[in-house]
Amino acid sequence: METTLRGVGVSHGVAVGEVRHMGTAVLEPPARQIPGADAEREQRRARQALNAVAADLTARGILAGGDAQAVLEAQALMARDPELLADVERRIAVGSTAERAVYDACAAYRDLLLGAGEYLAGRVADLEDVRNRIVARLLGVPMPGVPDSDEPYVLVARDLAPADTALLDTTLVLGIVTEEGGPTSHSAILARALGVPAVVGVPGAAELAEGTVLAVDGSTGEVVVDPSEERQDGLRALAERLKTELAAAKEPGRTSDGHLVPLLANIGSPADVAAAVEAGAEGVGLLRTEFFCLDDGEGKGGVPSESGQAEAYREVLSAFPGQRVVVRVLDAGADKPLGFLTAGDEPNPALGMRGVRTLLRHPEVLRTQLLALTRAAEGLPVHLEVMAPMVADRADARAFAEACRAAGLRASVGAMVETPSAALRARSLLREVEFLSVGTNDLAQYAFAADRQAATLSRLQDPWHPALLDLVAMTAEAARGEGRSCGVCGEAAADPLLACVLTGLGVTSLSMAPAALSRVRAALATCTLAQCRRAAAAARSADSPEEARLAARAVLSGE
Ligand SMILES: C=C(OP(=O)(O)O)C(=O)O
Ligand SMILES: [Mg+2]
Repeated sequence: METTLRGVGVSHGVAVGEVRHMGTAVLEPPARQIPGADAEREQRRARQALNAVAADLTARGILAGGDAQAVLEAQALMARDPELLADVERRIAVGSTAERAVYDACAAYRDLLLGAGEYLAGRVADLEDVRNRIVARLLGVPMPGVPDSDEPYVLVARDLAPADTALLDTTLVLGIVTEEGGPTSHSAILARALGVPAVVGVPGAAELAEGTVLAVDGSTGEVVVDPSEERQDGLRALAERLKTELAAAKEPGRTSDGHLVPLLANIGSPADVAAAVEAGAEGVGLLRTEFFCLDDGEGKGGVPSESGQAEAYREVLSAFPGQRVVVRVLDAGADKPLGFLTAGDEPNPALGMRGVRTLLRHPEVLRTQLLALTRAAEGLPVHLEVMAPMVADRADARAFAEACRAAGLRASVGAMVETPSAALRARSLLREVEFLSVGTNDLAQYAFAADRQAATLSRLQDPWHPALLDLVAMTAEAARGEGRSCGVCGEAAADPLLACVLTGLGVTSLSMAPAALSRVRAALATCTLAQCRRAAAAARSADSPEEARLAARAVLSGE
């Protein structure tokens, strides 16, 4: 008999398939004493394992590209952490085996993260995955991870480690269901990037028996256990139809009555350009540049030279002739720590030195990046736009615009709206910069005082929350009043229904993971601008994200 589990739909589409669980065995090596004479050999083994796992994570990141790369590189940095190695060596020196020392040192590291509060606690799952990999390597057993299957399946896990999600074979993984995780968790972002239907935060998912048939709806968040034959056939047919329709559509984003809403891509490196072009992106709405400053392979990391950056930017810029490419300067800090810029001892990194605040403290880093961008765009017929993350007020916007002028940047200069203060005073930011782009991931985090890394707060990270819609509306209205553009480049833009609502709020472009473009394009094409506006008004008059969704859906489906 059918039963229905409910979670948060984070990556659209439907899938029907059998459960295969992620291999997450926690390997606890026995605690046994080794003779002192073996200590040096064990320390060497431990060092080699830590380095090998770090190198493997970096390599997976390079293969995966984009958002996945930043996440995997952060994990590689954990494996390379000199404090962790020192602790492992200390434990071996007093008689531990290498594997037990790693196990215990990671437990201490974990306690440290948990004790440091929610932000770092969000990284515990990543640390546990790193530990499992190192211990598996030392014990000579297979790495934990994706199940071995020749048949397509629905992947079920407590939570997914980025290292596994990044390289999932999308011809085999029909859908993803996790027991933990919220809408902005790593699993969610990566599932969206892969275009695999996914539902996170499903209580009881980890207990589902292997081989159980599930019907996963990544739009509604419903997971039907043991669906009837009739439902299975209907959903399979729908999945096939959606796939064909979506693959065919490449036109510019517009409502059914012709109101243009350029659909742009969020990318994290030149490696993502092909997917963006393939999906019919009308340009890039967010190039996250943290990628260029990741580890240099020797555990140091740092800003590459002006010419190194210029080369990478040029690769992206030359792929979009005649179109817009919006580059965000480094957003170091909080969820994107960069070792050479981010202090490790901030009590609350999300409210600390991050984004433009960091760059204004390190003007040489900002200047190098701006010079590289100007050099990269030279002679190319591209519309380069450069924006700053985490702008809080007019003074931030002015300081950034001044830095751009001083570097001779030839591009439009903009600000991201990621803090409530920026949304409230959007008009005053536009006295200093030429365009705005709303980062709904951070705007939700700061509007609801809800850490985007904390899975337990997913209710307050929902971009459908009417309070967030109010802030977006306020920003879009200010931009319209000043005759400026106001895009959205947070995850909210990737939700087809919400994309229509954002359009109704007055947002002028939408930027998202390339895999989301076709669905958003198809959704926009089914409604008029007037319907989008009515849906936006209905959503804003609701009192909860759920009500806002239902209200907008009712307007857009003509109920
Ligand atoms: C687009 C955003 O930036 P990031 O997710 O990179 O912080 C955002 O905050 O919405
Ligand atoms: Mg942000």
